[in-house]
Formats: sequence, C-alpha cells, structure tokens
Amino acid sequence: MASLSGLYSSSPSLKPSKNLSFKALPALSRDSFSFPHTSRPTNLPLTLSSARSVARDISHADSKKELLKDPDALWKRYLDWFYQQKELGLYLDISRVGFTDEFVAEMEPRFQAAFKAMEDLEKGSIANPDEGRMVGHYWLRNSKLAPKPTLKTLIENTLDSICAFSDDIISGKIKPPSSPEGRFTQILSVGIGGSALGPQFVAEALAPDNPPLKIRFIDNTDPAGIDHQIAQLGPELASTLVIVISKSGGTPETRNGLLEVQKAFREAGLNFAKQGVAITQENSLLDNTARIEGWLARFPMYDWVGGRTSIMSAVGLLPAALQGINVREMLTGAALMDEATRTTSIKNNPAALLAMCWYWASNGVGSKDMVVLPYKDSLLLFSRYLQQLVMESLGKEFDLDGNTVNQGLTVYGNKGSTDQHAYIQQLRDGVHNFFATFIEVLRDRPPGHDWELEPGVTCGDYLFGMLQGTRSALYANGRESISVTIEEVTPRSVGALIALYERAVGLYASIVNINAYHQPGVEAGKKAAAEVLALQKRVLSVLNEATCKDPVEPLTLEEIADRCHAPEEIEMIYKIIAHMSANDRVLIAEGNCGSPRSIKVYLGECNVDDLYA
Ligand SMILES: O=P(O)(O)OC[C@H]1O[C@](O)(CO)[C@@H](O)[C@@H]1O
Repeated sequence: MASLSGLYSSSPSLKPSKNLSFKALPALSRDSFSFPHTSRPTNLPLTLSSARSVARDISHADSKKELLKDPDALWKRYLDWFYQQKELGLYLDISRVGFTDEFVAEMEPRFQAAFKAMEDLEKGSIANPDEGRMVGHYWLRNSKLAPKPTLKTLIENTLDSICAFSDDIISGKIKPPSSPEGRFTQILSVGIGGSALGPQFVAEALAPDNPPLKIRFIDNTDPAGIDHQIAQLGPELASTLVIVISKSGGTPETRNGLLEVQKAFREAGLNFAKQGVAITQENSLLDNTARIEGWLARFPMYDWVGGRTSIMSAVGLLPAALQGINVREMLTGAALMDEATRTTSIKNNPAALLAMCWYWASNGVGSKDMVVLPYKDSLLLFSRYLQQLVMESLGKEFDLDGNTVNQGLTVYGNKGSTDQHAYIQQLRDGVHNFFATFIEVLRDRPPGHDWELEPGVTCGDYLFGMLQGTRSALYANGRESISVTIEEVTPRSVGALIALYERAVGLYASIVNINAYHQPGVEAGKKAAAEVLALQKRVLSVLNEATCKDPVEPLTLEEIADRCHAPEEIEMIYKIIAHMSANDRVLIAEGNCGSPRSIKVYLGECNVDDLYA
C-alpha cells in the first residue's frame, strides 16, 4: 500500500508510483492544451483513461483509509488547504479531495495561462471568439473595470434607474392603472434559461417572508403551467407588474409566455402596456415591441453579458430590488469575491481551488458528476442555477483549436438533509461516478430565535450533524467532497457565491481550452424545433387542400408525407397529428392513433384561403 506521506506530499523519496498518480497525463505546457482524452471512447470496456481512473480511485481509497487512520495527517491536510475570505465570511475546504502536490505543480502553468486569459477578458478582449464578443459580467459589479467610459456610465445609470424604479413601484408612486389596492403587489417574470434561473435562485434565497411584491415565474411554453400561474394571480392580475426578460428578445418560449399573458390581460379588461416591463438588448424584437406599445419601462441587457452570467445585470437586479432585496449588497459581495479570485496564487484563490478540484475529481474530462448539496432550504435552487452556469459553459464538442473534445461537467443536486432520504444511499454505496460539494451555512436562524429541542441540541444542530455525518461517511467510502461554508445567507454572501462559481467556470474552461461563453448546441435544438413547426404548417396546408375537395379526401400518413415532399419525416408527421388530435384541434383523425398505419386524416372544415400555406 502506498504510504500516506507519499500520496499527499511532494517528498521525492515517497512519490506515488507512476500508474497510480496523475502523472499519466502528458507533460503540460501552454501550447499543449490538448488532452489524452480528446475524443472520449464510449464503448470500450476498459480504456487507458478509464483504467487510469480506476487505478487512481483505488489509490485514493487506500490513501483515504490511511488518512482516516491518521487523524493528525487529515487535520494537517485540512489546515494546509483551508481557505477563508474573512470579509465575506466564506470558507473553502478541499481536504477531502485527494489531489497530490505533484498534480498541483503540474497544473501551475495551465493556471497561470488561465489567470492571464481572465485578466485579458476583464480588460475587454474578445473572450468569446465564436460570437466575436467581449465578456463583461465582472464589470457589472465594478464598473471601473469596464474598458470604455461609455460602458461604465451605462452600467452605473442602469443600476441607478433600477433602484429608482423599484422604489417608485414599492412606494406606490408608480401605480397600476386599475387596481383597487392602488399599488403593485405581484411580479410575473416571463423568461427562460439565464433569463429565469438567476431571478428564481435569488428570490428563493433572499426574498423576505413578506416582500413588498411577491414573485412568480413563467419559464416555459407549457400552456398548463402558464394557465396555472395566471390562475393563481386571480384578481391580483390588476396589480401585477409583468417583467419580460430576454437578452435576444426573440426566444420563442418567452414570446409565447408574453402573448399568453397579454391575452389574459385583454380578457380581464386590463391595459398590459401600463403594467409591462421589458429587459432586453436595444432594438431587439422585444425592445421594439415594448417601445411601440408604450410599456411602462424598459431596461437594457448587453451584448457583452451572457444569459447565464446575467444575474448581476437588470435581469437579476430588477426583480430582486422589487422584492426588497438589497441589490447593492449583492454587487458588493460579488465584487469582493472577484477581487479574491484575481490572485494568481492557486492556493489563495478559491475559484482556482474549485477548478483544480473539479479537474482532479473528473479527470479533466467530466468523468465524474458534481453533486451540489446546500444544507439550507433557501439555497435549494443553487444547484439548478449552477446546472446552467456550468453545463452550458463547459459542455462543448470542440476545444478552442477545433479538436473534438466533448467536454463537460454534469451538475445536479437538491438540498440536504432532504436528499439523505432520496439518493445519498447511492452516493455512499453505489456507482462511484460523482464528487460532492457541500454548501454549509453557519447561522441556523436569526439571533434570538433559537431554542433547544432536547437538552443541548437545536434543530439546526441536527442539520449540521447530518451534513458532517454525510461528508464523513462519503469520505470513509472513498468519495471525494468539497465544502463551501458561508456564515449567513445574505445578499452579500449570495453575490459572493455566484461570483465564486462564475470565476471557477471561467478558469476551468481555460485549463481545458474551451470557449465557456457560447452555446452552439442549444441552437441546434432551437433550429430543429422551428423545423417541426414549419412541417406542421405544411401538413395542415396539405390536409386543407384534401379537405376542400368534393368529396373530402381523407389522407393516410404516407400520402401526407408524400404531398409534403417529406417521406423521411413520416414519423414526425404521425407525432404532429397525434398531438393535434389529442388537443381537439381542427384536424380529424379516423382510425386508431395507437396504430399509425390505420389513420386517415382530414380537417374539420375547408379553409378556402389556406391560412396555413
Ligand atoms: O435571454 P434569452 O435570449 O431569451 O435566452 C434565454 C436562454 O437561452 C439560451 O440562449 C439557450 O438556452 C441561454 O443561454 C439563455 O439564457
């Protein structure tokens, strides 16, 4: 068995054997960012890289058993790698990740290159080369960093106008036109992806129990979900501020949500424009609509802020401010964390430490998933928020040199200790395909509210015990974990957490040589969805023509596909017809929908002008 000090120190005489350590990776240099796993084998039973990973796991398990037998060594490792940002009250413990000193040394040149790339990014380089864009979310919390004075002014003016508008809404200076209450009481936020996840996370984490305005979200094109949100508002629709958020201003789900909400306003006899706010890029479709229709307010989104890092722009700040959350404190927390994560010393940079652990734990190719477990109900949505931030940023087919890499890092999680009664059984004993991140909050309750439910023990002590117990139990079984601790859930600490992960994702992307700031894969799905809807219109047009004949000519699926000149799309045509007939649409399908060959289809009525053409 490898000795304890050999695995966790750089003592030359006690170095781990080559095939049990990270040494199997090629020598690293700035120019050799390509990885041994550039196209990851999927069907081989035990590849070189998986063999190395298995060997490494065994080595970890052995070393951890050794460490467990030697609490002094574990405590030393804890202290050696313990990070704290005093001003923020944020701590990071990576002692339960088994990286070696050799590994840290090997990563050093890559990190120095990543720090340089980050410095250039903050200075306004085109850090998103595919889209030819700057990446400026760090400027949002420190406008002095913005590369041009006009951008600095824009950021500052937008923040001032967000705060002023929110104050006016909350105080009732700006009123809804026909609400008996005389002031706005609800927010309905319409947006998806980065235009929803940030505001959702912040609302759950920070909104007070009785906020000046309560918030609800439409973040999908599910008609039943939309109906539910509108029905829940009931008569309060008259005092609802509708915030439509879309950076591009053209996302179909968001457009649909807007059209559905506008219909509800019309049906209730309300003037939508007097209650509508748009957050979008200047001159986008949404911006133009809001301007032409004379909506209550418009706030800008910027070309240089990505959707998944837009939480500190109007996207996250306006809804937060309207709920009475101190957005300037959020920005301060983020700015302080930005400062802390600019240092080029890996050991003193919490974002670099996270990125380094992710790389170690997942072999630099996402071979293990990141399970995020906040032990605090209000941080429930953190893992969902991180899912987009990490997976949309890191899940890439090609690296920056055009090599196929199929990179990524899977994120999931819910909250502790709830998950202890769901999937932690598998994490402890089952397939070893993850590493955990515990998010710990020291303060259980506001001061003066705590009580002991049994002598010497509070409810919060149980939560603490569950977290520590799970961390120890996982470690005892060779499963790695990171612990991030904050003192309290406050606007400042939430801002800091967001900034910490934004920076870690940026650094990680650099060390694996990918563009973190584009999302070409999402476009493919959007394009395919648009093609399905175009096909649906062709199907309706073909059916209309057949229906307008005398007598009506019911068509089989094959006939429809032929007349659409799309025989290869017959399966999709069947699905379109099944979906439409399940929804009592104009279409009539005779036969059994479960048996596609038997179906004959025509429309309920002939439309002489063929609106579908
Ligand atoms: O804000 P928009 O432009 O409506 O986009 C919403 C989301 O769609 C994506 O472009 C793709 O999912 C995300 O990156 C983005 O956050």
